[in-house]
Amino acid sequence: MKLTDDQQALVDAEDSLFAAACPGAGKTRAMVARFLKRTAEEPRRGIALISFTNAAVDEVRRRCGNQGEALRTPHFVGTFDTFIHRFIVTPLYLKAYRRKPNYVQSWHDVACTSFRLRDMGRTKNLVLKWFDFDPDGRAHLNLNRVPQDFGDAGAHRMLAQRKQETEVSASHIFGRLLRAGTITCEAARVLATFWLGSAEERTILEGLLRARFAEVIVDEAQDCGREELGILEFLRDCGVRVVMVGDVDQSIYEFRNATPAVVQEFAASLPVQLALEDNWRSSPAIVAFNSGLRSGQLLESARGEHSVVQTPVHLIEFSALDQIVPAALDVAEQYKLVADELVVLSHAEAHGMKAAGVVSLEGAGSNRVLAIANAGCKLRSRETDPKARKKAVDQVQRAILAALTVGRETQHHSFAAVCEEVGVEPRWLESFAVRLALSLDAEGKTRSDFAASVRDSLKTADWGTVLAPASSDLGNLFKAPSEGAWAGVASFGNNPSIRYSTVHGVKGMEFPGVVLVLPDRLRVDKVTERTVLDDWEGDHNTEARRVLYVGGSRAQQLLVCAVHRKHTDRVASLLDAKGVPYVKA
Ligand SMILES: Nc1ncnc2c1ncn2[C@@H]1O[C@H](COP(=O)(O)OP(=O)(O)OP(=O)(O)O)[C@@H](O)[C@H]1O
Repeated sequence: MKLTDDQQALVDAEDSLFAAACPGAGKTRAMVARFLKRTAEEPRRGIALISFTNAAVDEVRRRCGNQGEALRTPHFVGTFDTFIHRFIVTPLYLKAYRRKPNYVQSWHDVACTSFRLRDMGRTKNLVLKWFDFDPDGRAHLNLNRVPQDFGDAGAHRMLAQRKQETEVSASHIFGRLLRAGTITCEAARVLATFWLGSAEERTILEGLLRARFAEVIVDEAQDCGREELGILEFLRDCGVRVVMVGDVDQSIYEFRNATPAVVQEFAASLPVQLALEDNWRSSPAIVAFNSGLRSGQLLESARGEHSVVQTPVHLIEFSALDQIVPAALDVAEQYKLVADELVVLSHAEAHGMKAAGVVSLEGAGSNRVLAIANAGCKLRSRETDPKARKKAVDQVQRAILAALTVGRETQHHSFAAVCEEVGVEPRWLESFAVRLALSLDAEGKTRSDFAASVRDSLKTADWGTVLAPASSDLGNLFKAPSEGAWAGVASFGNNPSIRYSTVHGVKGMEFPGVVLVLPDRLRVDKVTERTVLDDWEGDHNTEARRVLYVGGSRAQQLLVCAVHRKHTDRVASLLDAKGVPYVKA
């Protein structure tokens, strides 16, 4: 397929640039074409193509196909996190601490990042991911990230009052982790920003980066937070060309400090500005829906094979989530689409899950027996995607590690470091976890029978060279789950009739049909006190509104808005006002 003139302009530009691209603009294709051209042109220095997710990186690698040279040093195709680790933090950490840091994905991977204050009463633990950190390591609690189930209204008030106290504890933990060499992606960003603020470290990095890279190309540039933008600014100052491609309306990572306004400001400072306004993915009605939600300046039009599809957006009303799928399948059938071609999307996972008839394990807490029962079902089901599979196996590995580290101080260490400390080979642990989960079937068992069989298996297991856990500890660690949590086990194995995902989980993807769910209780932003519909009506450019835009714009032929009956009138008026062709079922 030939590139369009706009896509070609992105490939050929000879200076730093920002290309604003509408959904389905074919930016991945254009960026890969540029990457291949530039890697062939540059004799000595590297070209970096940076994305935000591993899935996007894999897609780029796949599209580079047989052009293996482009994927070898000095070039780089990887995530922004890997770029920061490899080219910024590792060299400077080595210099400062004389050893290599140990990177972990998130705070969740390190035990001590969940903590309590004195006299907190009946609340859940505080976790580090609710905090932002200054470059000097000072913590700031972001109350918007505290989930509702932290505690009752009193507990939330208490937290707001004791904000400072929580921040002192969080700053301490952060410092201890840093000294232990345990660095999460977030901490790496904080460190990078800190070091970029020092003239001495800047000089060291400048030498390294200037010699290594001629150009960095950033995919999904709207997801850059302040830290990434600081790094790009630094690269530009080092004489490295910066090529950014993105859609500021698809910025849905504000929790990572990615705000469209700061990206726009940086983007505007780049010498070349391009716009890709042809949507090759969607039908005209879906393009109209996108335009009705967009805050930016792009004038999107349908250009691809679906530009001839006349299907309007469908608005369906529900009062219970389980009514959505049957109604959506009915609509889909009118257009000869089958269940496999649809995906149910929601902001919060629970809504899509419930609509698709899947029982959630959330709320099951950290019961280890339940984690093993869940992993068994997930591993046996052919429907489980690799991410869910990994998550389930991870939980079992953690349960086993807990049994192997009773009485040890493992709090400040990552999963990998704990394995090393107790002499467990991570691969062995993984296969042990998989075998354990597969050897036990929860179906038809009572919760106490199943818990007993877990303990028996662990007692009689072949632990190889690893020191087996004491039987006396197993009773404490592997207790039967609560009755309520166990009741959910019965439905673990039920395969949903239709796929579902959060909107965040389908970024960059496309589907013939999308069912976008607006539930009964819409999220109320703690700061603005507005819901997504207030934002849309009042023309406020907020993340909640952009989440709708990203969700809807995944659809190629059919977009069904499944809206709780409380809100259908408002949504209908909005679609009218924005000129979106739609029908209400
Ligand atoms: N020049 C073109 N001619 C025909 N089809 C194209 C062209 N460019 C892209 N496409 C098709 O349009 C669809 C969308 O492309 P792609 O997924 O690269 O978009 P995107 O810009 O990354 O979208 P988003 O930002 O919404 O995730 C793909 O199916 C792709 O094959």
